[in-house]
Amino acid sequence: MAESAAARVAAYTADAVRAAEAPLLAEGRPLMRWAARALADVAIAELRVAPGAVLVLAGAGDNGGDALFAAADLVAVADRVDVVLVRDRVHREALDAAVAAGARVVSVSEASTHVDEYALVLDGILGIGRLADRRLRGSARALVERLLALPDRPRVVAVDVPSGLDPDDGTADAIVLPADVTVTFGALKAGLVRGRGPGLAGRVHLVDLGLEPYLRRAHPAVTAAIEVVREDPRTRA
Ligand SMILES: NC(=O)C1=CN([C@@H]2O[C@H](COP(=O)(O)OP(=O)(O)OC[C@H]3O[C@@H](n4cnc5c(N)ncnc54)[C@H](O)[C@@H]3O)[C@@H](O)[C@H]2O)[C@@H](O)CC1
Ligand SMILES: [K+]
Repeated sequence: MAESAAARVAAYTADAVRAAEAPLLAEGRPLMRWAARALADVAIAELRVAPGAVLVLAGAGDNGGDALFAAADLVAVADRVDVVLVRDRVHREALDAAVAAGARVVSVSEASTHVDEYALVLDGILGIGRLADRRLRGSARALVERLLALPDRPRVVAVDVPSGLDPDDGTADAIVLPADVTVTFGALKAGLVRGRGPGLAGRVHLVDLGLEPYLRRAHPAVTAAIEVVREDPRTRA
């Protein structure tokens, strides 16, 4: 269920969101499953507008995990779902779920060659993971450069934040894939409403994971008057 709200929305730092997630994860709340379900719903809505093949860019951490779990749900509605592992590590359980559902793991070079064949890209390279340097590197950078160079790009759904955007201050270097839609989990990230965030995020969907009551009590927020569509995956079975 999603209703749009143009009121002022509170945005938080990555550290605040991580602090808010921790107790719920400790209680065993299925945050990643909820996140991936909402992400898949938004991606499916995009596919209905622009049907075709999906390219999933999966990073080494849980951001890639979200994208891969969501990819499993896209197999039924996409012409095909290709997964590129941009790093040597991957969220194992999520990759297994995507492959079991019929997604195909392709090499970076294969994806790079066929990059103009995709209707939709899921940008799950990098999320709010704590990193000194968020600039995309290696295969991730090469693939994003190829996508940026396309005369008409596929639709892009960013997982949590556009990869390479700093989730706190909204700084980013040139090699970041602008998103048509950003599906952000738990709370609006400050970096989405600062610096280059607004220009890179596209439409923002906020996935309610039950973090906000805690965040409101415990963490300072910046407020932003942006349109946010709220998703609540927790209400479904
Ligand atoms: N922890 C939770 O409860 C939840 C986490 N979620 C997801 O978890 C994400 C955070 O996951 P992580 O903390 O694993 O971190 P990320 O998945 O944001 O990425 C960190 C990983 O990227 C790799 N990396 C480092 N530098 C890189 C570079 N320059 N280019 C590309 N990759 C690089 C590192 O190996 C590191 O493991 C969130 O953005 C969100 O998508 C959501 O599922 C909501 C619930
Ligand atoms: K991302």
